[in-house]
Amino acid sequence: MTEIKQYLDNLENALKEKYPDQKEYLQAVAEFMGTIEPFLMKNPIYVEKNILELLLIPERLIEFRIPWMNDRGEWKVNTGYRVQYNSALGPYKGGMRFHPTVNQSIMKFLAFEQIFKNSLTSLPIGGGKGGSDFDPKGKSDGEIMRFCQSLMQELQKYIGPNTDVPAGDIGVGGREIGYLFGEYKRLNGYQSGVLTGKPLAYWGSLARTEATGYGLVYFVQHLLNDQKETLKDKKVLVSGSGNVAIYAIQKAQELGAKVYGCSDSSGYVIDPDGIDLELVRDIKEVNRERINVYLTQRPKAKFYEGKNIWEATIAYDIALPCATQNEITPELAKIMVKNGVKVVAEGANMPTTLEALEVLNDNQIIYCPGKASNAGGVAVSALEMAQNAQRLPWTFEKVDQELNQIMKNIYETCRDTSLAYLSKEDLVAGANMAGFEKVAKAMLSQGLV
Ligand SMILES: NC(=O)C1=CN([C@@H]2O[C@H](COP(=O)(O)OP(=O)(O)OC[C@H]3O[C@@H](n4cnc5c(N)ncnc54)[C@H](OP(=O)(O)O)[C@@H]3O)[C@@H](O)[C@H]2O)C=CC1
Ligand SMILES: O=C(O)CCC(=O)C(=O)O
Repeated sequence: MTEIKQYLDNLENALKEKYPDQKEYLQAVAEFMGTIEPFLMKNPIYVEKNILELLLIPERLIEFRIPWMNDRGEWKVNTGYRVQYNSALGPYKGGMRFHPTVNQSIMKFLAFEQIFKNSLTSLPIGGGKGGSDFDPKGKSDGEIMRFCQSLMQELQKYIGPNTDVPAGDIGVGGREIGYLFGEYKRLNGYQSGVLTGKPLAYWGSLARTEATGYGLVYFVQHLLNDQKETLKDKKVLVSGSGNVAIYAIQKAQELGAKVYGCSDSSGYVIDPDGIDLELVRDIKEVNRERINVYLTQRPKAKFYEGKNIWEATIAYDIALPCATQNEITPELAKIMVKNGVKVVAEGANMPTTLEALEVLNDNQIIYCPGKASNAGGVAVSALEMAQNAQRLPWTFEKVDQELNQIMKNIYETCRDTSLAYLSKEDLVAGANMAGFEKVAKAMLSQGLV
């Protein structure tokens, strides 16, 4: 074992001892630490200066109480979080997640990944993430509004256009961002750049809603182009049917792919004629219903209740996991391989377990890690910040073109970095090493802070 490997193992073991129950966080750290050694061998200064140990500890972790009243007049309370992980490259930037599973481990893994993702965009944004264990399902508009207002009463103390700029994630879309923005404005005055993913009426960016899903498909397109292939007639399955999934399906279909399935937390749908996206949007975006409603208008489709879409046995080329973390287990990865999948590109954050990743690697499946392939959302958030600072809106075409170029750059950076350090293509290692390099350089030159 090299000295550097020993150093990395020691750091990881110390975290395991300190946070034995934070399994998602430890998983994200393990994935990163497992790939960074070749970079450190050639750049030992970062080991000498112990940058890794500094990087692993969040600059700040805020946990707070969110009291709110439901429609029956009952008092309720949830826990809120904001993890301000690293500001070497700019203000903390990352979404807010509302989901009952939210806890410190999930917040820390998301914020940790966000550091490298944001670095890969080459835009001036540091890494952060936040959210609450509040479950928005089944809540009225009034309940959502009161909850968001109460959350912002506390969060507003810690954010601002030049300090920390939250956005959406699972359970947080335009409606929630609107309520959060309104409350921030009431307390601090109008500051358009304090949140991104805003509705267009008050300085949201065109194409931000589409950005993560479109960016994911652009990433896959650039990867396929490298192999003299295109998306035309490729068979695709997508997990989830939320923001990222919907716009990934839209762009994939526009580029000629056939998308046969999508899902939500109640099960998955396979449509032999291809997914009717307008119907999915009506069900999920407009009516906030369950995905099985799809069958009422598409009788040839099948719904698999309570099942994970990666259990499906159907031939396809490309898997786009766009739901949540750890949705692809090793057992499911084996099914995917049997189905003939060639590319797995992550729209979600860390949807593949480390063991599932091994299965994909053993079978030479091309794997695009979320911190690279889903970076389009946060990249356009940074473009929204630029538009807000300029006080000038850009056209959809301009934002979309920038997004496509950013995804191309990220793909090529990951590819070329892994070729340089490993003499083979490994997008996970490439993403981690290239993402780390910029952050580490900035940390070193900013001194011990
Ligand atoms: N929004 C963005 O810009 C970005 C999002 N991401 C990541 O993409 C993923 C999806 O986010 P987004 O589309 O914004 O969120 P949404 O809330 O819009 O949609 C989430 C989708 O995933 C499904 N889902 C959530 N949890 C589970 C679960 N435990 N099991 C099965 N299905 C589940 C939801 O089903 P149901 O409706 O039943 O809850 C829904 O279809 C997340 O991992 C997020 O971190 C990454 C980069 C940027
Ligand atoms: O747009 C943003 O700031 C955050 C997007 C996000 O949360 C993510 O990339 O996971």
